[in-house]
Amino acid sequence: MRTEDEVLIVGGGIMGLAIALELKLRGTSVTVLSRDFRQAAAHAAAGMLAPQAEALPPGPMRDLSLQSLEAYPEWVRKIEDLSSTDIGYQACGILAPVYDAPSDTPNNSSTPARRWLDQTAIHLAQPGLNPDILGGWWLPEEGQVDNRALTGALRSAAESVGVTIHEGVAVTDVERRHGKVVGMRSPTGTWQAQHYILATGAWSQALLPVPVQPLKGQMISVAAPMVDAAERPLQQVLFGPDGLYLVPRRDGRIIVGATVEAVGFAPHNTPAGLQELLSKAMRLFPAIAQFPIQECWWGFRPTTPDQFPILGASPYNNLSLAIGHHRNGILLAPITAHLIANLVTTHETDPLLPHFSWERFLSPMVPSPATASPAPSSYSSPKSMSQPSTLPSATPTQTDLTVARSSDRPLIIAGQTFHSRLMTGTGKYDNFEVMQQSVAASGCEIVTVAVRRVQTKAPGHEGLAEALDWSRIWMLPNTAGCQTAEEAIRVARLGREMAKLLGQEDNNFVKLEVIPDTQYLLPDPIGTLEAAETLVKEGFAVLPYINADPLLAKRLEDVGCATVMPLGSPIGSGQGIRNTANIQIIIENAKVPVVVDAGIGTPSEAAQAMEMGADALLINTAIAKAHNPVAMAQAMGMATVAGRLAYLAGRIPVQGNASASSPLTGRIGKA
Ligand SMILES: Cc1cc2nc3c(=O)[nH]c(=O)nc-3n(C[C@H](O)[C@H](O)[C@H](O)COP(=O)(O)OP(=O)(O)OC[C@H]3O[C@@H](n4cnc5c(N)ncnc54)[C@H](O)[C@@H]3O)c2cc1C
Ligand SMILES: CC(=O)[C@@H](O)[C@H](O)COP(=O)(O)O
Repeated sequence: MRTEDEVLIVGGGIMGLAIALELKLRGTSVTVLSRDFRQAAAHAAAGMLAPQAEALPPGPMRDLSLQSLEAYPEWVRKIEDLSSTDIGYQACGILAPVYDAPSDTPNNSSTPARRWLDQTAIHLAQPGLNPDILGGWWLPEEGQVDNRALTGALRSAAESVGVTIHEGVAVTDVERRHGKVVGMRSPTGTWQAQHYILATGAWSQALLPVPVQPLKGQMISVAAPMVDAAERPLQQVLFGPDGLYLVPRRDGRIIVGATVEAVGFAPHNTPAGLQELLSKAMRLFPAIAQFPIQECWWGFRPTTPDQFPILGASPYNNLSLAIGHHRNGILLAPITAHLIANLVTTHETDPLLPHFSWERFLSPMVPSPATASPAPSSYSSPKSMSQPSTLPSATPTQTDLTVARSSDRPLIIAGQTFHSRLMTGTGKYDNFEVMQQSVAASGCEIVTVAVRRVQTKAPGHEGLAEALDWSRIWMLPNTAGCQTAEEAIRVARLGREMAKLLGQEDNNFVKLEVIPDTQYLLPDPIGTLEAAETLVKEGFAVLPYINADPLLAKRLEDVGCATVMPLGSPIGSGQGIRNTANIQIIIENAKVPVVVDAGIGTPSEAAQAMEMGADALLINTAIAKAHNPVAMAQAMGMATVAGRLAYLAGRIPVQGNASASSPLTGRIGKA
């Protein structure tokens, strides 16, 4: 399905609609596809416009927020005029009371404006607060908007100027070719335009591997007594010290928010969530205990690892990103719409935009294949927003790898971002020095370690855990040597402790191996599934080693595994990829990364797996047992990148007949 419009926006929450309106007002034709408006965080939000109350530290994010706050009055006027709707914008100020006196002397001379109110002043400013409140900040420039009214009005305004909005259309895939997006696939067909914008909030990772996770917030509203405006119990937003806020709307509702829960897309209000909200609200403003409850709901904030949005260019030159606005998306809508519309229509990159680039989550450098130092990497921590990193001076090989990798999207496993798609092992090396050099030469960022062998100090494993710099390499503890699900579960727990002891507090990864067969080292599918179910429930990111069985891969994905790791051929056999057809089926159907593991013998086989579309590889024996392991590690690293590039580039179809490379017309001897 081709839209006649120039721009196609996926996601009709506040970002999608705000950008659509802005583009259309600049003369660009726009279509918006949106699955379900009521699931949008924009529908669930409280509508506070609160950069200071949210304690945003000085820096690009605060600058972005203040610019957006400043743009609000004009932006609201435009939307209200176009939609003929009052959207409840109030620059009513926000009061941020505290129970404990601040340690430093509050300083009132600051920009943006804020004023410290002592105990007497704050109780005068807002009668009915908990008597234990000792003072607080008055933030006169902050305020609120009725976010539900706003999004309804944005939609009417956009439609009134000619934006086409298709509600109920869920995009299932971003079709990409040769570094460009060529369409958005949906059950109603593939939608095509010249430029695409992703504004899919907390659901973005279903379409592209961007580090945006849902962060659930539960909310309640109560109805304050209907009295004259001047006598309402709350005149301004209250932003409590424990993150609880009360937002009084003009119609008498008070919005009470919000919990902050990392529970994925778990739906519903819960007793624990509501209790937390109500007890904090009654503590801050006791009168609320008597107001009738009107509504309870929940929503999902789109949250990145540094909690700042991802704005602007993407790895694809005709796709822009406007995602990850976390808890400030209502505030940031006007500035986001302005910056993205500028970028799309004039290719103008505002100086603020680079701070919010997706590239900040990439590893800043690729190791020199020839160096002996452990591989430098940044597997999870984003680069500081205020200190953009520069690439180190590069050898030609480094540059090639860096360019190749940076034109690709990162590999994301269980929310952790990796820039290398090769994982290696630690076993079978002649000595630690060669192992260290090989790991560095491969450029890998993930190294697997056999927990049992390390724990039992098996020959060749004494001191292994200390031999690598785990501040730079992500450890993948594996359950090698376990023959049953029970053993594997026990060893996985030990592995988690091992990672913690070595400084990786947040590492919950486990490579799950349940291998009762000692001759071919083939994994037990039933034991693997059983162990995976238990480990996922215990919060592990499970990477199961399996035979290339597409049905098992799906079952493991369904129980919540972070990847699937089909074997190419038996471990250590060097037989290469012996089950291409099944691996291909797994790749085509998987929604989690597919890591081809075991049996790879040569770089051409590594490249072959990547050309098939595997997301990553795990290679140990072929490197450790090569005549020159360090050189082989480097070759495997390059082959992984080459295979990936080839996959992204798209191979030519295989043809039965030859087709001449030079034109047939104009041949000598022919008329
Ligand atoms: C409880 C809560 C309170 C909040 N309070 C505030 C606040 O007071 N102030 C503030 O500034 N911010 C607040 N926020 C944050 C704000 O709501 C979000 O940052 C903002 O809504 C993000 O806008 P968005 O358009 O990116 O995503 P959303 O508003 O979530 O919209 C995304 C849209 O994309 C659609 N979509 C997703 N995937 C697909 C697909 N594959 N195909 C088609 N459509 C798709 C969804 O159906 C949805 O309609 C709050 C959020 C929550 C959850
Ligand atoms: C180290 C490890 O996890 C291996 O068991 C893995 O399966 C790699 O296999 P190769 O040694 O065949 O590369």
